Order: sequence, then structure tokens, then C-alpha cells
Amino acid sequence: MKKKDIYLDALPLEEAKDVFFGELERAGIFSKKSVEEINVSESLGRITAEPIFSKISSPHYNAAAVDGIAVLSERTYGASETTPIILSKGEFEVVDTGDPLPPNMDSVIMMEDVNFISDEKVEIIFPALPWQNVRLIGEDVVATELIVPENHRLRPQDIGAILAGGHVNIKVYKKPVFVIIPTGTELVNPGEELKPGDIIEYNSKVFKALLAEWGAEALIFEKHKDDYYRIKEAVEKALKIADGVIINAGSSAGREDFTANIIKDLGKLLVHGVSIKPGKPVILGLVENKPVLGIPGYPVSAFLTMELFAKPLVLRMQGQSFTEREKIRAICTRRIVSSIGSEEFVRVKIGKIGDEFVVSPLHRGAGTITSLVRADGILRIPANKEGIEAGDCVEVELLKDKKEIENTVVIIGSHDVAIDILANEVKRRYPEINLSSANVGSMGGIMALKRKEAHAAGMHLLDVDTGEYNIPYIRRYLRDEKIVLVNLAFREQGLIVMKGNPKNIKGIEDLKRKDITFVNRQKGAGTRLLLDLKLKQLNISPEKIRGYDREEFTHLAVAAQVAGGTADCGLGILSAAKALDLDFIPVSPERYDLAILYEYFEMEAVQKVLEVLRSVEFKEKLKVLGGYDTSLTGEIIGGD
Ligand SMILES: Nc1nc2c(c(=O)[nH]1)N[C@H]1C(S)=C(S)[C@@H](COP(=O)(O)OP(=O)(O)OC[C@H]3O[C@@H](n4cnc5c(N)ncnc54)[C@H](O)[C@@H]3O)O[C@H]1N2
Ligand code: MOO
Repeated sequence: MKKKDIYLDALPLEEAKDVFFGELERAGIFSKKSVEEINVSESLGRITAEPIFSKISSPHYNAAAVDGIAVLSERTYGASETTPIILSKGEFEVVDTGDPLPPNMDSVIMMEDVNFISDEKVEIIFPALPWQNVRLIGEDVVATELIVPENHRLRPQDIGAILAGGHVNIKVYKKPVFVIIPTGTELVNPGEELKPGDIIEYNSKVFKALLAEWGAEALIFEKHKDDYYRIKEAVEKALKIADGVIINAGSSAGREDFTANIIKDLGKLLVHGVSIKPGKPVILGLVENKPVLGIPGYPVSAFLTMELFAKPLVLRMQGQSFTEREKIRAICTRRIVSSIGSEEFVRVKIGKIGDEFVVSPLHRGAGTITSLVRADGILRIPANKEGIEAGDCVEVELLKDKKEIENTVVIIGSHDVAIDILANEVKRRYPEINLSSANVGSMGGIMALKRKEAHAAGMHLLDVDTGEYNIPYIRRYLRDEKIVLVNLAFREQGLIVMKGNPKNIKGIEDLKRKDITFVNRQKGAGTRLLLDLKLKQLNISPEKIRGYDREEFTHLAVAAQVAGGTADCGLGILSAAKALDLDFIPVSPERYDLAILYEYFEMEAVQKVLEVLRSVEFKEKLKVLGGYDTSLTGEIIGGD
């Protein structure tokens, strides 16, 4: 195995781009575009390599534009209701839309305005103007006229116009071809059985789809184990058939990260390491006058560096310019810390609450591809800033249509699988409406409503003194807000335990046992309050419980700890236990409500969400999930 040198720069993004694109420009990458001739009907999305002039005029003859009779307009002058004109056969000819105009006639009268006396004779009561209801030669396009210029990305309507102009084949630029080489000994193909340490190889499929979106063609090579010589061989093979090569993973400083050395040994290593996060270890090089990119393995880093470097590359190779995404200004709901020295790209959820856009950061891990699925936008934190404060106004690049964001009902608070089911039902019934939910616990939801960061909050807050759910908290913390409280469902809370309950846990009283490790929910979570109430009732002090201080943020995260064997049990809902095939010991039913800010209650999207909430289909889906009582689902519990 070849020894490697480890060195990683931290070039600012713009500088890295200048180095890379400057070198590619000098190498003539953007000026040598190859051309191919293709059939017009297959040209969607392709880029014209020459201006396309019409070969013929369209229409190429004078054509009737309506069904009626063709006449010589002169013969109709003076016609009126009191002085109708009778035309005989030869003076008129019946024509259909699209028929050529007969010789010596210059006008068409619509059938509705013609009184047929016989097959031979018609009566008209209006004069016809010359060329009325006639599509003249070249009305659409005149021979020699320009239909689309060179360097134009072809759209469906262009295809029609080019065919109408008499073309069958046209010259377009060849699509740039990229070879993608996934590397990593841990990779397995989708669908293969997973052993610990195995990672499903999907980055290459994401790259192929991105490249297709940008107009390039992609060939995926079989994944390669981390082996210097094998990967090098694959790169050499790729260079023979492609215009550019993308090597995925092996970009950083690990024992088996070879990409940078391979590029250095084969050609010119231009950049290794850019001060962006995620995406820092990106590698940019030139081998045999072709761009070779080393894209980091972490899926988010990979996606982002593809967008930052491969997208402008692919577009410029086709002579296309790069258009930036739409940006909006929004209020940041939470503090986001960022390290000085790297420009950070934070995936965010965006909601429109009243007149204001608000953004909340999503999971920041570079391995979370789902954060890109959930993201509505990307917030860039410059390298010289330590972060963003809650309440700051920020600029965000949109990953979605603004309209889609405006049609989104934002629910922040405690998480429940029922909210996901509701979101899905809403989308199924009303494709134009979205329901977005963020998980910050019940108290977090209350605070979000107070700060007007959500339309509604999901909560299950038990008041220990009165035994009442939610209302006492709303009265206490949302005194100045008008709220409508709607029931989502009653749900069973219980202890989530390992399959088969090997430690024979029977209830809350067992939590004080020395052989049991618990996993708790975060402070402010309704489930935590329920636990504290139960502990109080049973006179158990929290210090007696091993793991009381270990906090997770969702029911599923608690279940995952139990499934992973790092805890024996945790308090949560049945659906979370079922999702991970665990056992469940019921402890207590609880009421889970949606608190809706009254000012948004009448919003059309909110009303549609409530309609879905009350639907039989939604309730049925909860029943199938198990652990829910829907007897009050959708009903208004209270409001003030
Ligand atoms: N000592 C250091 N360690 C790391 C550094 C560093 O600077 N010094 N940088 C970190 C950063 S930042 C990133 S990003 C990653 C980049 O890692 P590599 O490009 O070398 O990639 P791997 O380590 O092989 O993989 C990372 C991760 O991504 C998964 N992966 C890889 N390929 C695929 C694929 N085709 N489909 C799906 N997932 C894939 C892989 O299994 C790993 O989980 O390095 C840090 N470390
Ligand atoms: O650059 Mo890495 O991509 O931060 O995780």
C-alpha cells in the first residue's frame, strides 16, 4: 500500500473557485465544446450549437383560420340586414379551419354568420374585410427568421417551433460526460444485507441525478475499496472516456484517504481543503486537461460541494451561466453558533408566520441526508462570524418555491408520530398545502407561540396540582395570546423496554432498581413532567434512578437507546416502541393537544389541516398505529 502525505489547506471558498476555474479556463476546458446532430423531438433540455433559422414559412400557404365560406371581400361590400347580398356557387367556397384559401379569394366568413339558402346560394348580412379570418403565409414564422439563438437550452415550445420551421435534425452541444467513482471498503449496494460497519452506497446516485439536472451525463463505476492502486487505475480508465471525473470519499486525512495523492501523482492537485463547513476536505485537480474532483464522503458535504464546484463547472462546460437561487430575508428563531474561520452552510426550515419569514436550523451533522430533504433553505454564516443570535434578520437561499413555503402550516413543540401521519394526510388530500413540524418539546412549543414562530404548538403538559393538561400552562405562559386548543388524540405513555422484557420491568417503581439504566427526556418535555409526577406519587427521588440525567429529545430517540442496548428502558409512546420492535409497559394515558394562535385559526391552510384532523381516514390511521384514543380528536377543548 502506498504511503500518503497528509496536508489540508483552508482556502476561502471564492479563492478556491478562482484557482480551480482559472486553471480550467487556461486549459481551454470551456472553449472546446463538441457538437452532435440529434433529432429535434429528442432535444429537450439540450443546448443549441448554432442559431436555428426557419427553413420555411409557417403557415406556408394562406389558410382559413375558422370554419366558414371563403369569399372575395369586394363582393360583400354593402351587405346589411336590410340589404343582404346573395352569393352564388363560384362566388363562395365552403372551407374548414386550416384549409388553403382558394385562388381569387381573400377572406373567410364564419359559418355562424352565413345563411344557407341552398347548396348553391348563401345570404350574408355583413361585409367581409380583406384577409379577415385568414392566417397569412408566415404569420407564425417567416423563412430565414431566427427561431432560437445559439447557446439556448431547448424547451418544449422550442421543439414545436423548430419542427414548424422545417427542421428534422439540429446541432447541439454534446453533453459533458462524467465518471463517478464511489470509494470506501465499507460501502454496500442498495438492497444488500447490512452488517455493522456497512454503509449503503447512495452518493453516486445523488451525483448522477444532480448531473442530469445540470445537463451532463454520468457513468457510475463499480465502487472501489480503499486501495491506492485500484482507485488510481479506475481514474485512468475514467479519463479515457469522460470529460471529467468525480471521486467520492477518501478526501480527508484518514489512513485510507488516497484521492488527493492520486490526483497529485497523475496530474495537478489544485486545491485540497476549503474553509467551508460542511465540505472542508474537497479536492480539485486537473489531470490530462480534464477536471478531477474529490468530493467528501459525508452525504451533506458531498451534496454541497457538488453544488458549489461541480454545478458551475458542468454549466460552464455547456456555455451556460450560473443563476443564483432566490433569496429571502427572515428572522432566525434560535441562536446558531459557528466557528470562526469557516463559512458555514446551515440547512434551515422556513415558515411564514403572519407577514414574517422565520427560520430554524435543522440537524447540522454532515451525515444527515434527511436534513437536506427537510430543508427549505440554506443559511450561510460567513467565516468571520461566530454565529447568529435568535431574533437576528438573516438572508436565506431558498431550496423550494416561495409559494410552497407560504402555504405551510408550522407546528412547533412536542413531537408525536401522529403529527407525521397528519402531515402525510394533509399532503395527500391537499397537495398545495404542507405541514412542517419541529421538535422542541411542549414548553419549547409554548415559547415558540409566544415569539410568533409557529402557527400552532403540539403539547402534552400535565399540571401536577390540578391534573389538568395544557390549559394551566397556556394560562400561565401565554396570557397575552388568544389560543384555540384542539385535541390531537389521547395516547398511551409507557415504559419502552427491550423485546421480551429481559429485566422484567413492571412499572415506574422498578426504575429505582440498581440493575436498571433509564434514559430520560429533556427538561420541558411533557413526558418528563409525567415521569416527575409519577415519581412524586410513588415517593421516588430522581437521584435514585440511574440515567435520570441522560436526555433525549424524541420518543424515537429514547426507543433507539433501548434498542441499541445503552438503556434498559425509557418513558415514551407505544408507536415509538413498535417502530423499533420493542416491548411496552403502559403507565398512563395522556392528552396531546394542538394550541393554535387564534390570529391564524381562520387561515385557509390551518382550516384544511383541521378538516383532515377530523377525518375518518386520519383517525383510522392512528388506530392502526396503536396506542391512541381518538374520541376527542379534532374537537376544540378550549380557547381564550
Ligand atoms: N482527522 C480528520 N478526520 C476527518 C477530517 C479531517 O480534516 N481530519 N475531515 C472530516 C470531514 S469534514 C469530512 S467531510 C470527512 C470526509 O471524509 P472522506 O471524504 O474521507 O470520506 P470517508 O471518510 O470515506 O466517508 C465519510 C462518511 O461518508 C460515508 N460515505 C462515503 N461514501 C459514501 C457513499 N458513496 N454513499 C453514502 N455514504 C458514503 C462514509 O461511509 C462515512 O460515513 O472526514 C472527516 N474526518
Ligand atoms: O466538511 Mo465535513 O464535510 O464538515 O463534515
